[in-house]
Amino acid sequence: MTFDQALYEQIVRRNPAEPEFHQAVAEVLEAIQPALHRDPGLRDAAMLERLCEPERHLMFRVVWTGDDGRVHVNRGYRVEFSSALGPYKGGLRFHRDVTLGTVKFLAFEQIFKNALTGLGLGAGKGGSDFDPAGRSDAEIMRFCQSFMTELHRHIGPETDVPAGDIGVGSREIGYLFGQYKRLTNRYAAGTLTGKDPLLGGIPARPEATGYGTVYFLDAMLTAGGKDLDGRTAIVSGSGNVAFHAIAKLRALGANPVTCSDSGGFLHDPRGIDLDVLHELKVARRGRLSEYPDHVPSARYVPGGTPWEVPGTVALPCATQNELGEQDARTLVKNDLLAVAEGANMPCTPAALQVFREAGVALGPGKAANAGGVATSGLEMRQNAARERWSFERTDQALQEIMADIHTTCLATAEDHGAPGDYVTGAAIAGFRTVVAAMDAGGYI
Ligand SMILES: NC(=O)c1ccc[n+]([C@@H]2O[C@H](COP(=O)([O-])OP(=O)(O)OC[C@H]3O[C@@H](n4cnc5c(N)ncnc54)[C@H](O)[C@@H]3O)[C@@H](O)[C@H]2O)c1
Repeated sequence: MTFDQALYEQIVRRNPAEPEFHQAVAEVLEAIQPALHRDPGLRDAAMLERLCEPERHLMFRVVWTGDDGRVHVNRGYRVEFSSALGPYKGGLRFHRDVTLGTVKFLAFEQIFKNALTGLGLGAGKGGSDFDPAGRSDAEIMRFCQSFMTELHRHIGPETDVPAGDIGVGSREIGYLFGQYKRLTNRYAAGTLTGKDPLLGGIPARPEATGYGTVYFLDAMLTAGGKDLDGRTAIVSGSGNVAFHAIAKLRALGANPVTCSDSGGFLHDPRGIDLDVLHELKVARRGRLSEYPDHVPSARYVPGGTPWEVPGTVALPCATQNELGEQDARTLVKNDLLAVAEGANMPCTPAALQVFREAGVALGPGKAANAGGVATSGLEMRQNAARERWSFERTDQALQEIMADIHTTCLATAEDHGAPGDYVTGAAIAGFRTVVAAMDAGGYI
């Protein structure tokens, strides 16, 4: 390995059985090497050790009752990783595979992403191994209320501000917020973001991550003298991020032909029909496999991933490590120009290496999907000022933030001898911002 081997080994030893966290740390330690070479003082005062050690881990039991009267026990997590730049900020994930390591890797990524937004946001992430699939509204509500019964002690507008992630959308945020209000007797709207506008949510927050990913992709293509118009886009996932990425791709003239869920992928050569996708996945919370019943030209491939379908831009928007080395080789063989990571850490290290060697423009999640948390930052601002923003105002601010992040990544990469390398640019820009604040705040 080309980076701080001893530090990395120490982190692996102290955080056993957390491979995703190890992977996220390794990626950052490698990407920031040019900054550490140029300015060895960045290591002073155990800066890297402090950066990689969460300020606080919370783990708690969540007991809830099913509609059939059975009692269930899940585990809740919140990792409050860094408050160097502001209150801890990051989403909650409800998925059966969630472990402490998952939450820790996501919270670690959030440090650099949130720094890039320039909005004064610290970093955290949380969730549970609760599986929402097939659960009734009433069960989801009871679970959320039980989860918040513990979590409410640790959060607040100036402390820690959760939002959504996989399995947590505005319905869950509403139930969580309602319980927070009941327990604290305070209408502190800025405690959670991603709320329904009826509860003080900002318009365009559901759209923000997907739209922002496409704005970032568009900026990368423009920087390379190309554009999105007429391009075939390969998208994975069919949740919040994927849906809105597909919508924005269509609006900007691209043709998104795939999406996926945990059971397989869908290929619609005429372009994904947003109305059908919305009806299946949002309105009915159903399965993607039913899409060809409505659009006969489409096919659903059980067990597959969409990366075998030819296209010139790829947007992995489902989950971590969903795009491996062989997938990357197939995409490159099919003349891929650019990848924008809507999901967090969707490409394996081997896939990243393939893209790097092939000269594919790669927008890392820390930058490309930062539009979601940035818009959450705007929601906090809206709540603090007791304002109501319009959709247009929010979307305009999102576009400006994504353009700024793109410019910062490019300029930082260039300045550190890695022109066009967004992975290096994003990591170093985020790192320098958070390290400067940690330095100013003393040894804590
Ligand atoms: N929601 C946000 O604002 C936000 C912000 C930044 C990053 N992200 C990241 O984007 C990704 C998607 O989040 P989302 O908010 O759209 O969640 P979501 O719950 O709305 O959708 C998740 C999607 O991923 C698919 N999926 C889940 N597990 C899978 C698996 N093992 N294999 C294949 N597909 C799988 C689901 O079928 C679904 O289509 C995650 O990596 C999340 O961390 C989300």
